[in-house]
Amino acid sequence: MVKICCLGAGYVGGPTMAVIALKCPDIQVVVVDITKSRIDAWNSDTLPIYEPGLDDVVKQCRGKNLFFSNDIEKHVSEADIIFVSVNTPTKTRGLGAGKAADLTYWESAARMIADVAKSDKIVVEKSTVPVKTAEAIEKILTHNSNGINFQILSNPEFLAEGTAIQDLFNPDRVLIGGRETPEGQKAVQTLKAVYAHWVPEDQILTTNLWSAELSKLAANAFLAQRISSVNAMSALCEATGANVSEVSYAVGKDSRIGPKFLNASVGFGGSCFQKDILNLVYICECNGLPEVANYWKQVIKINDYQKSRFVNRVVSSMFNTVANKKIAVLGFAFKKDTGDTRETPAIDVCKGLLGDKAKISIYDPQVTEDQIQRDLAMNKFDWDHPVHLQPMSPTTTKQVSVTWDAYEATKDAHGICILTEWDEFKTLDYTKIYDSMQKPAFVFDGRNVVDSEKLREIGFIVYSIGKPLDAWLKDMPAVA
Ligand SMILES: NC(=O)C1=CN([C@@H]2O[C@H](COP(=O)(O)OP(=O)(O)OC[C@H]3O[C@@H](n4cnc5c(N)ncnc54)[C@H](O)[C@@H]3O)[C@@H](O)[C@H]2O)C=CC1
Ligand SMILES: O=C(O)[C@H]1O[C@H](OP(=O)(O)OP(=O)(O)OC[C@H]2O[C@@H](n3ccc(=O)[nH]c3=O)[C@H](O)[C@@H]2O)[C@H](O)[C@@H](O)[C@@H]1O
Repeated sequence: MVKICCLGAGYVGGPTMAVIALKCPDIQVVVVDITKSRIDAWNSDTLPIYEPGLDDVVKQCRGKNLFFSNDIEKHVSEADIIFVSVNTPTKTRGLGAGKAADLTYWESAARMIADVAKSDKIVVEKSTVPVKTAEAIEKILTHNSNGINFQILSNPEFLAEGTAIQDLFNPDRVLIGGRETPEGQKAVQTLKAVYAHWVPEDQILTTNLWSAELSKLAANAFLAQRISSVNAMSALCEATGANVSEVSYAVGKDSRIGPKFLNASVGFGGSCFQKDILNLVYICECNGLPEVANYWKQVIKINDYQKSRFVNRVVSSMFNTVANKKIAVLGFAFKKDTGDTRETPAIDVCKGLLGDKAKISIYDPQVTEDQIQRDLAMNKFDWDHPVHLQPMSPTTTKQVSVTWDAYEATKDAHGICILTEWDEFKTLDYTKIYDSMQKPAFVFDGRNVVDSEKLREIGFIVYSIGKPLDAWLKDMPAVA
């Protein structure tokens, strides 16, 4: 029986390995992690991450050919194929701080593999890494190898949170990069055979190592660039009276452009887009390509602009101050159908409103108070380290309250900010909410989820990203 071990039981390692176990009953899969609480949760009835469909998959194979363990060395030494799906955060200190990927976790994983391996291994990069990382990993492994043969493959993951299981069941493509030597190509075929259990062969692409590594960074950069493009248009729509939904629809009807990923928003979030683009920018700079670096940097600048533009709209609409006003925040996760808050635009928006002394009441169906308080207290990029290594928040932000009820969050509020596109926000009883709020009552829809005309009929003053402005908002400066 082929044995797979995956280092890192996170948003990628957990779901990816669960689906491999489900689709490949002839393979034994063990997921290991340095964080004990994560492994305990994977072995319990309450999995450590919320992902539609994941519970079912885990329940079908856990204890049969899918295992979660803290006994890292044992399972690494027994495995034929080792996936490495550990954190690759942005460096916060030293060379490349604020841009380069911090490969500390990757390097320590590679050194540990070299230490404990007693037989030949295929080591698979599943984490998103800078191009040429495989070369560095290869050096670490071979210099410490005791004669054991290691083949390094790059097999980047393209799943999106909230749809991870569907994405893994039906991937647009699986990408495998390997060395162009006979041993490298043999390793590529071994990994290909795993995916071929359920992915059609013509959707399994094989390339050289550097193309696979760079394709992952390029794919995320292209996706984020679409959002920044449509968000840049949303600012122009507001200035001209055009409607960004109509513009996106018309643009997306061009088959060369396509309709997906053109929703204007308060800004993109998530653990990867910003981190991976910064990493790309750094690689370009290191390769003497400042023009290329600046091109991609602009995607992040527009994203930051979109978040501060939103905060400015809120403050300027409410008589240029939100001091001591209750602002309800609906949605804190970086997108719907996940409890993940890493780099969520809600953090920047809340910090912006707190900077203007607002009192904030937050409701998100999947995010706990503890998580929100930690997010608001943490420094940039600290969230991307293993949970037990993250700084604990020493104090909670007193002006922030968190509730499990949208109606409680909005009661007595002066304004509502919708920051995540949860479906349930479409069907709230907005008349009831309006009646319980201070007047004039404002809704700032950062995701274009509510029916703004209906809300205006109720009496709300409504701001929707990229949509024609209320007369009220037209008179207020959008940029502070
Ligand atoms: N979250 C996502 O949707 C996607 C993430 N990625 C990439 O996958 C990688 C992992 O991301 P996530 O799963 O989101 O992160 P995560 O933080 O959820 O999981 C990483 C896990 O690795 C563990 N870990 C760290 N060092 C370890 C070591 N030496 N041995 C064993 N376990 C170790 C941590 O404790 C943590 O549980 C990153 O490079 C990310 O860019 C790629 C595609 C999608
Ligand atoms: O490398 C990664 O981590 C992953 O990053 C993204 O997946 P994810 O961040 O989970 O979620 P997305 O659906 O891409 O959304 C990212 C952010 O963009 C926002 N978004 C998305 C689409 C859109 O049209 N508008 C928009 O503002 C979302 O609300 C969210 O905040 C990519 O879609 C995945 O292919 C990739 O594997």
